[in-house]
Amino acid sequence: MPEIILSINAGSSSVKVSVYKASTTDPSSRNPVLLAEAQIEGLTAPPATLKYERQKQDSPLDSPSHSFAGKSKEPFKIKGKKVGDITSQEDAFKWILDWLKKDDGLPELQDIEDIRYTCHRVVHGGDYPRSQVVDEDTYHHIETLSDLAPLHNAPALSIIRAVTKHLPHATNVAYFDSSFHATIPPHIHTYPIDQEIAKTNQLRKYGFHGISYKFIVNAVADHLSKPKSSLNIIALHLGSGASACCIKAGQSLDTSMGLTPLAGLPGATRSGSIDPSLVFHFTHEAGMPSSSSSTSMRITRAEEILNKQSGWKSLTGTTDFGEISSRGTPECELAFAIFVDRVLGYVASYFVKLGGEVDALVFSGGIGERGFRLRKSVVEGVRCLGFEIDEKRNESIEEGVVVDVGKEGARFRTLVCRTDEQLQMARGVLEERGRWEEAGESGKVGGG
Ligand SMILES: Nc1ncnc2c1ncn2[C@@H]1O[C@H](COP(=O)(O)OP(=O)(O)O)[C@@H](O)[C@H]1O
Ligand SMILES: CC(=O)OP(=O)(O)O
Ligand SMILES: [Mg+2]
Repeated sequence: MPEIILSINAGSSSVKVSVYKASTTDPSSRNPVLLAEAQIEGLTAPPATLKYERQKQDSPLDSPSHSFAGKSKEPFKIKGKKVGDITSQEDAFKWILDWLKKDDGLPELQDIEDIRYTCHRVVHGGDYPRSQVVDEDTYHHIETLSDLAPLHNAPALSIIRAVTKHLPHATNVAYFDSSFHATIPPHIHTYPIDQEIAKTNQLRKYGFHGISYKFIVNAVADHLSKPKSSLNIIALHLGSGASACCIKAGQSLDTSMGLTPLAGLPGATRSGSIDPSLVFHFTHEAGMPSSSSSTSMRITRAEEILNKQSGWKSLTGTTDFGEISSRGTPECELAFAIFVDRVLGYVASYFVKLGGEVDALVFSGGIGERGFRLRKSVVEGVRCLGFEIDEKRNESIEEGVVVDVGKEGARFRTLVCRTDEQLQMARGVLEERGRWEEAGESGKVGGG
């Protein structure tokens, strides 16, 4: 029986699920075989839509083709299919699970008991330095961190609960966005506030998008044929949530997000960094509980406004940065210019932190990978540092995981990395499963 891994990435505006099987020809291989990828995007800009891609099957199927989605042995692609009124990550996951089970072209999923592992991207993992098999304790610990990642942790937990209900045989493993940043030194992760209170309440910079940054480090090191241990890059993960990361010798030295994913760059509905006193001038109710607080997640009006009612949405009415880049209205041009300005601030700061020894500036995430106008503006903004864009390469980027978009002969390279958080997690499963199996960890939760 094939061992199936479902890799689930609950972002703030999307849910991406990749289906893998462990290699049957080489059981020791750490590279899982991709079977299909499903993504529901636009959760914050309805109607949500499906993108689905099934790979060509590598072995003939026994049953005759009766797939609802094309001939079963053939690869299959669909994009932009409206999926109705889906606005939560949990509903998006359930919809995708149902879709996958119904796809006759995916015989590996006909028997859901073959789904051996489900890995989950959990944004805030507090002090967890590595992935965890989710049992009752881990589940509740992640829940206590929900207030610190109000757009993410609770949705990820709702998916873990759904897996426990619908796929009771699977082992749930949590991969944390924050773990990659465990290497940030104290003078960078410490906030200049009362240290006793900071320690008691664990108030420090954690940083996020770490699963993506780990993938980027591996992929860029491969692309540049450099060992990870000597790789210095400035990486930008620009999606609905956006962050920058200063990576020295393959490790996180600094990142723009902080105690929560609100700090740093603006995002689809997030303000990014602002003067902390601003919110008390915005509303007198800043400290009151928000109406979206629940027993498992308590947030204030201030957090609600800055996380969910700010960013591109508040400036332009849309959260789609593709539209913002092309619409041409004064509001969209202002939003675009704000983003470029804030990104430039981090690139310049990290360039200095790396002492100018930079292997590449790397763009990734939905906007970083698809937003050619943004890449052009950012790279032109740091031309004085030695980065130059190749307009042709930038406008129609080549196939591949890592692609050069910088001008030949420029002092520093500019790359686009098609990041893949799901693949990073699935590789982790193949690397670590021996350890869990030895420890007899079951990954079953009652669901809180
Ligand atoms: N052609 C495009 N140009 C610029 N931005 C785009 C384009 N297409 C999509 N995007 C942006 O990418 C974002 C999604 O990025 P992604 O990293 O997938 O988000 P998430 O944070 O949900 O994981 C969308 O919100 C949209 O703003
Ligand atoms: C941490 C974060 O903001 O993630 P995303 O961009 O997927 O919402
Ligand atoms: Mg994301």
